[in-house]
Amino acid sequence: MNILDKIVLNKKAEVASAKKHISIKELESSALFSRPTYSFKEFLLDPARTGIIAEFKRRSPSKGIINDKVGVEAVTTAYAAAGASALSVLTDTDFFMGTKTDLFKARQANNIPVLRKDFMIDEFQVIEAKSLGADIILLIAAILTPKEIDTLAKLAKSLGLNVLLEVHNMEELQRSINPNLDAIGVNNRNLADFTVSVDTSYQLGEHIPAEFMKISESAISDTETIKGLKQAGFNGFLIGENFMKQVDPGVAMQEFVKGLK
Ligand SMILES: O=P(O)(O)OC[C@@H](O)[C@@H](O)c1c[nH]c2ccccc12
Repeated sequence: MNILDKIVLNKKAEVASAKKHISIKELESSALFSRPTYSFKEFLLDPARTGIIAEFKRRSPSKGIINDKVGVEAVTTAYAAAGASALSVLTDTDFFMGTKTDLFKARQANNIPVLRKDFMIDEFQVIEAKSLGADIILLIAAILTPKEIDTLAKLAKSLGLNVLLEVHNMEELQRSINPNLDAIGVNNRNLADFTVSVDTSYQLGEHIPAEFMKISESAISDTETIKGLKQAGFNGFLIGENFMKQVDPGVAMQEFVKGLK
């Protein structure tokens, strides 16, 4: 069984257990549930920002611990101050050492869009994402049928959430395109075997219809890569490890951004 299958199996059990502890009614009555959300597209296209979606990630299955010494408020506020167009916060605990509280804290501390980075397989998680303060949810084509994508994306849109679809190959892109998506992200990392190549973005990017924001995800570690991707029409750049592996990820992003000008 590959890692993605393991994560999904684990996630099913996690969601089943979460549902026993809190009802959808309770989630819907939380203070954050009824708030207006930030527009992902607006922040990506804002010329005063960088297009970078800066990620708070303590650990990953491919790298092990990346940084478990830094706090989510300090890092995400520094990312926002450095010009992030959005923040990405891992909420998976078992494989990424993230927590739902991390997302809630990032929301409270910032006024730019926040992405709930998790493996969404159930409508419960979408409602929970809104109640925790997310503005954007991630739907991963590799683990969802087109029907599931449609159901989850429609629910997200009905709650005012933005939807980012992640694809890794042409087949996933073609079968998963859906009018309820806001952005399509090409993951340069193959989640099944962890190999990375930014070429994946160039190959798939030209097949993403113009109505969607185009995002390149993973393995971005220099500003030249971003400049090239911008030329190819990409609007957003999801960066985690390159910042998180530094003692001060916020300062690392600040330094990185200087190279974009
Ligand atoms: O740390 P990187 O290589 O900059 O990658 C960030 C982000 O793209 C990556 O964490 C990611 C992309 N898709 C995911 C899905 C689930 C968890 C994590 C991810």
